[in-house]
Amino acid sequence: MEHMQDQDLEAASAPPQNADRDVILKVRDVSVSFGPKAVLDHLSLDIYRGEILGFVGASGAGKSVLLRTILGLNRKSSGTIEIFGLNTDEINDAERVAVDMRIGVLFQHGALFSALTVKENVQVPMREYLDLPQRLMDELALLKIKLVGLPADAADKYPSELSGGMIKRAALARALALDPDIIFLDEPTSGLDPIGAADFDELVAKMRDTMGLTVYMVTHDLDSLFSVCDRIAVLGQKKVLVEGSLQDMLASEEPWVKSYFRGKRARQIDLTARN
Ligand SMILES: Nc1ncnc2c1ncn2[C@@H]1O[C@H](COP(=O)(O)OP(=O)(O)OP(=O)(O)O)[C@@H](O)[C@H]1O
Repeated sequence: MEHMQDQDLEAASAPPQNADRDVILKVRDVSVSFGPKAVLDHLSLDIYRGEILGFVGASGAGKSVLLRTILGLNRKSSGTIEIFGLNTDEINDAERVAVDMRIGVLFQHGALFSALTVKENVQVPMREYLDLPQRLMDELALLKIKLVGLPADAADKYPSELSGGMIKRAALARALALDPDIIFLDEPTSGLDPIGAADFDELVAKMRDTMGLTVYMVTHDLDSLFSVCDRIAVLGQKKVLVEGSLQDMLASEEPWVKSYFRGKRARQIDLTARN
């Protein structure tokens, strides 16, 4: 201590950034390989309660692999994943079920079961995890359908009868079926027109604000990153290269981050947002 300069003392007494925030998901030193091919190498990442984290990275960088690993669908060769304060390697089956019930997922593809109506799709997690009378499940499903901004008559429609934007909303309704604390969205706005995408982003932001929902959003969508993400993490070279606010991304000199966030398309979006 004696050797510390004034600025060292200041740094030592200042709380680390985000120290007072509740970490809902803690990924530490996670490595994943497929055969000889390493996809993630000692990757670490925190997600705080009530934030929308945008997760970006080049195509093939491993964003979906990380998501699947967090969800326990891929095997990791090292590292730990803590969710809601529980180490996923140490929990028993009952705890795993309890954790799964607090997580909602919207996968990039295969969003809905095509042979089921929207209402039946939303009820899939309820049937899997709860034992409720049909009437109550119908009421709950209709509430979720309304929550995501779908008209009540969408409930009895099949996915093939819906637009792309409505399918995403219906899939979101299913992800929210059990009132999760955190939802994982894998490229939720891909395939939507810009207005549909902006509406979807607005809906997600509203859920963060009204329900305190935590959102982990894998995305390539610069509009989403500029408009609704509270924090951004960039995957590259098998780990999180940079993480922070949009301002941090815009200030980063890391070459991929720089070309992504300060490239021609990003500049146009930034200008539009400022105007
Ligand atoms: N089950 C698997 N077996 C072997 N290799 C896999 C498997 N799953 C993913 N990979 C490889 O891991 C790498 C990362 O894939 P991933 O789908 O996570 O990329 P991504 O960042 O999500 O890309 P995109 O933005 O295009 O969706 C790719 O090279 C992919 O081929």
